[in-house]
Amino acid sequence: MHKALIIYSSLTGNTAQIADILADELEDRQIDVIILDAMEADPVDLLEYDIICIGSYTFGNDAEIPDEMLDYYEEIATMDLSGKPFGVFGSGDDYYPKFATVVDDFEAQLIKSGAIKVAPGVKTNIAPDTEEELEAIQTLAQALADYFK
Ligand SMILES: Cc1cc2nc3c(=O)[nH]c(=O)nc-3n(C[C@H](O)[C@H](O)[C@H](O)COP(=O)(O)O)c2cc1C
Repeated sequence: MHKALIIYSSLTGNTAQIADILADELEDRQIDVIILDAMEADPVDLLEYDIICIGSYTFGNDAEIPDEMLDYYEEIATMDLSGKPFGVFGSGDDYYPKFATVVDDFEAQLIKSGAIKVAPGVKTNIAPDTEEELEAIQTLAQALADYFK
């Protein structure tokens, strides 16, 4: 069985909900999933897994990387994660001009690490509750599972 690590940060629970749904969708596709709050994990943990998923909300004065994600943001780009498919996700609020842009920031860092983009990053407007948002999570899970077929 392939193993996925989902690391996420969430202040008010919305990104955590995406992480939980993604974990269920991956498990439905016979992937072993470990899901950790960013503060319980360390960037080097990513090396131990076949599939890497990173989730973060977008916050601050200018859509900054949250403090608890800074180590991941900086270190991922210097790590060798080549050959590992990745998924990125996060909650934002489309009231803000930079909607959930931390998802794009992590995608760029993962690409620098050699990890492989298999599906678009998932951005939800607050909670993951529209049909489109839930489908995007399923599409990501399917692409991650298909990578090893
Ligand atoms: C002060 C403040 C700044 C925020 N800035 C942004 C932003 O720049 N872009 C965005 O998409 N959402 C922004 N948000 C909205 C949060 O990303 C949104 O509430 C999200 O659901 C939080 O995710 P979480 O529940 O996982 O913590 C901001 C919220 C607050 C309170």
